[in-house]
Amino acid sequence: MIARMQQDFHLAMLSLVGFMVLVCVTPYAIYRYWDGSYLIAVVDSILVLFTLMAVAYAWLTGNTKAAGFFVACMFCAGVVIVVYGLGPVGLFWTYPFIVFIFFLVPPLRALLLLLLVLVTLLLFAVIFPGQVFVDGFQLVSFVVTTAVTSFFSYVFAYRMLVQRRQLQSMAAQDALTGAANRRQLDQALEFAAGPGRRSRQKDIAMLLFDLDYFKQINDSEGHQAGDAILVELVQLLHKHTRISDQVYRFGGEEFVVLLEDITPEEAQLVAEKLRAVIAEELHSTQRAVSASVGVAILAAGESWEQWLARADAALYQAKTGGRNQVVMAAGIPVANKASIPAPCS
Ligand SMILES: Nc1nc2c(ncn2[C@@H]2O[C@H](COP(=O)(O)OP(=O)(O)OP(=O)(O)O)[C@@H](O)[C@H]2O)c(=O)[nH]1
Repeated sequence: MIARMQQDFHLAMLSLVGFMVLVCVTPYAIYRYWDGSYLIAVVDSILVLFTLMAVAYAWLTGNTKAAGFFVACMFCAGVVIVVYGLGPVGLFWTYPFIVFIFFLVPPLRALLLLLLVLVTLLLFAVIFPGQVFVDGFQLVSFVVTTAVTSFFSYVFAYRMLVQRRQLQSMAAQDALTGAANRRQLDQALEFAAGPGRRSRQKDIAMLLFDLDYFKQINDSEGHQAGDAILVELVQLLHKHTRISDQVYRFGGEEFVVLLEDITPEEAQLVAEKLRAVIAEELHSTQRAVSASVGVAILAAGESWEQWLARADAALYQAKTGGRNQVVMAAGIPVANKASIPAPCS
C-alpha cells in the first residue's frame, strides 16, 4: 500500500485528502446533527461518504484523474452550500478547500473551479444581502484573501507539476538520445512477459540493435561524433516505427525496439526495413554506419530474461555472420512455427 502511494503521487494526495476529510469533517457533521443544522449535517456527511467512495474507486481502478475531479467538484458544491447555510462562519471553510483542490486536479483546472465558487458566492451575496457576508468590507476582505491564497496555491502547484514532470522524464529517459532508459526497458519486458499479457492475440517482438564497428567512429572522429550518431539512430528508429512501438537504450550503442501485436513475419520485415534505413541514412562525417539486429518473439512460458538472452544470441549471430544483417532467434512460439521465415541476412 505504501509502495503504491510512493509510486503514484495522485493516489497518495487523494488518499491524504480523504483522510483529512474523514478526520476534520466527520466531527463537524456529528456536531451539526446534534445542533439541529440538518442541511449542513447532511452536506458534511455526503462530503465524507462520497470522498471515501472516490478514494476507494481510485485505489481499485487506478483512475485517480476521474476520482480527483469528482471530489473537487463535490467540494465546490459543498463549500457553496456550507457558506450559504452557515453564513460568515462558513467562509472559514473556503481556505482549506482552496488548498485541497490543488491536490486533486491540475492547477489551471483548480483555479477555474475556484473562480466558479467565488463568482457563485458573490452572486449569493448580491441576491441574499446579509446572508453570506455581514457587510461590504467583509466581502472585499474575503475576495482579496481568497484571491491571494488561490494565486499562491496556483503558483506552488504549477511549480510542483513542472518539477514532477521533469523528474519523471529524467527517471525514464536516456539523457543523450531521449530514448526510454534501461529501467523502463526492464519494466516493459517484465510486464510483457507477465501473466497479464499472456492472453494477447498476436505476438510481441524484441528487436535488439547494435551499431557495427562503433568504436572505430569514436576513435577516429571523437566521442562527440559518436554521440551524434546515437542521437540520429534513435530519431531514425522513432521515424520508421509506429507511435506505439517503444525505443529503449539498452546500454552503450545497443538499442531495443519492442513491437506489440505483431507476427514473426511482420517483425522480421520491420527489422529488415530498419536495418536498411540505418545502412542508407546513418552516416558519420567519414563513413556509412550500419547495425546488426537480433529479433526474438516472446515464447509461451518464457521469462523476460530468457527472451532477452535469445535476442542477444541472435544479435551475436548477426555480428559473427558478417554484421549489417538481421537474425531471427531460435525458440519461437510453437503456435507460430509453421510460419517462421528462414533467417535472413
Ligand atoms: N560516443 C559514445 N560512445 C559510446 C557510448 N556508449 C558506448 N560507447 C562506445 O561504443 C563502443 C562499443 O564498442 P564495441 O563494444 O567494441 O563494439 P563495436 O566497435 O561497435 O564493434 P561491434 O559491435 O563488434 O561491431 C565503445 O567504444 C564505447 O566507448 C556513448 O554514449 N557515446
